[in-house]
Amino acid sequence: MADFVKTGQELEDAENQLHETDPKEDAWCELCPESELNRRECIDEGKVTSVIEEDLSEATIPDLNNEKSSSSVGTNLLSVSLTKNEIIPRLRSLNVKQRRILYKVRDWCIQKANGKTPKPLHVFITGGAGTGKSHLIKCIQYEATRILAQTSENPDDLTVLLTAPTGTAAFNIHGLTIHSALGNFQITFT
Ligand SMILES: Nc1ncnc2c1ncn2[C@@H]1O[C@H](COP(=O)(O)OP(=O)(O)OP(=O)(O)O)[C@@H](O)[C@H]1O
Repeated sequence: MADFVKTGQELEDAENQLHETDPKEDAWCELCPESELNRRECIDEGKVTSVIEEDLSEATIPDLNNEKSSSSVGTNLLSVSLTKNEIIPRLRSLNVKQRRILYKVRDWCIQKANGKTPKPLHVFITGGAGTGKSHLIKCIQYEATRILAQTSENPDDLTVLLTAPTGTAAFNIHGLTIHSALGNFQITFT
């Protein structure tokens, strides 16, 4: 009985510690990213019901409507270009090199979302034509937006902005040219 009580206290301490650290979902992502991808896929397929997802139905979020945002940034840029159903297979398809970069950016975003001030992250992604740069960038955009949205009080705030030097490059990633982005928008860096 004494052992049981002691174990119970340890469990309670561990649970308290868990609540004081990272959000559960992202903690799982860090511990076992493969499983997290599978879990999300199962949720999509309806095999697992997620209480969190149910709570986020439109009915429980009064602000979730089709009205135009009051934000100074155009609403067409606020939504991630891919839906969850589209992104899951993409995330699963990433090869080892692509995943390594995605996780590095995710890790940075998670630190930021947890109120830490990580050093600015500069990642140079290069490769020949058709090697998967845009494919990876779309995955990064989705994950970064999903995580960084937690840092903003207004869900319509733009947290991830995709830019490219040329119109064609910007079009390929559903982003803006750098010129257009800096010319049209007031961007606050935090
Ligand atoms: N890991 C992957 N698994 C499956 N398909 C992939 C993967 N990476 C890239 N692709 C696919 O390969 C094709 C080319 O990828 P992508 O357009 O991202 O290349 P890119 O390096 O951006 O090319 P470019 O430099 O010509 O713009 C796309 O159809 C993309 O969906």
